[in-house]
Amino acid sequence: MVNGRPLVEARNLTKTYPPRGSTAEFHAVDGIDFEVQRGESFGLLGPNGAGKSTTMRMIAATSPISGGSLRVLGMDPMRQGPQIRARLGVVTQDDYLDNELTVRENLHIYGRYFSLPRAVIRDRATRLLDFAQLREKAGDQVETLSGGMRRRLTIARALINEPDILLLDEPTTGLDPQARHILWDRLFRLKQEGVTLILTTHYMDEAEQLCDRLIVVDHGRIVAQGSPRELISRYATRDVLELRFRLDERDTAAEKLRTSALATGGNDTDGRVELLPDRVLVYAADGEAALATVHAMSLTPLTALVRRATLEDVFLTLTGRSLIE
Ligand SMILES: Nc1ncnc2c1ncn2[C@@H]1O[C@H](COP(=O)(O)OP(=O)(O)OP(=O)(O)O)[C@@H](O)[C@H]1O
Repeated sequence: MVNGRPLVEARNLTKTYPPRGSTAEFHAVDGIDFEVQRGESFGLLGPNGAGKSTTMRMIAATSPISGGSLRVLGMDPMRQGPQIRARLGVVTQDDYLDNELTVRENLHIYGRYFSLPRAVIRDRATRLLDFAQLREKAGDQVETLSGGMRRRLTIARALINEPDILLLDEPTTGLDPQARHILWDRLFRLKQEGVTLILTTHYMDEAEQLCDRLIVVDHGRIVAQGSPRELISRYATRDVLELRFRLDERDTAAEKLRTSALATGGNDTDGRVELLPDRVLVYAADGEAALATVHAMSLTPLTALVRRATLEDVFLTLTGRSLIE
């Protein structure tokens, strides 16, 4: 909190882009409200084009807001951009690392950008190289690093000014599963150290792992907000039954499921059937019981899997679309 207030406060925040050619004015962010408290790990989850990066740029005071209000660290990004940027760590989708310099030199240059004394930069760079598990790479040119190492260096660089908030735009996009897990581990550590994180992602597992609270955004609007657990219990059932049918049987099977005893559950979500290109999903409080009902209906799925509901199911329930493209 800044004097008892949240670190970020957005009210009816809007970003419009001017018309281009024959297209009308475009609302990339369309009146959103949210707050981020100190020490929180706050996520913006949504598909490509939802307005997540645009929101991050407004928080980072690198893109002016078009309407509503935004306070960052108690300041106005339109008037106090440099003061805000001095207290933020920003990890954008493009890393802008200097490929020809070494890992350590990249940290030093960034420290000088914040006008930090050389001795402070040296100490912090050493600590951050350890944090990013890049100590052995300190003298290597950046162009020799793997994708995961580059991303860890970018995060280390963003921490050189000991920011009050670390902004991460799609921190693990493009990384392989192992590199993602290493990065999650590092971000989890920052979270435990009490660093306030604001991150965007279109990976529901990432949001579930890292975020205390999140807003689900679609077409520039918030469609839901809460902790991952709250969202799942509000918008999905405990279990999801995933069925794969032969393609020529799939539509008929989905229709039968929709009109079956399964669909008479105690709430709107229980028994809901979603037809995806490769699967039929049945939302059920008790997935095993639902599977028994499917078998009793003489339906013959090629495969059947009972799993716990995830944020992916929340997004599907809210928008009728899958987050995965
Ligand atoms: N400078 C711009 N001029 C016009 N439209 C823009 C501009 N920048 C972004 N947009 C549009 O605004 C919308 C939101 O983009 P934004 O990058 O914020 O989405 P996102 O949720 O971060 O998705 P991604 O993960 O693809 O970055 C998109 O439709 C995008 O094409």
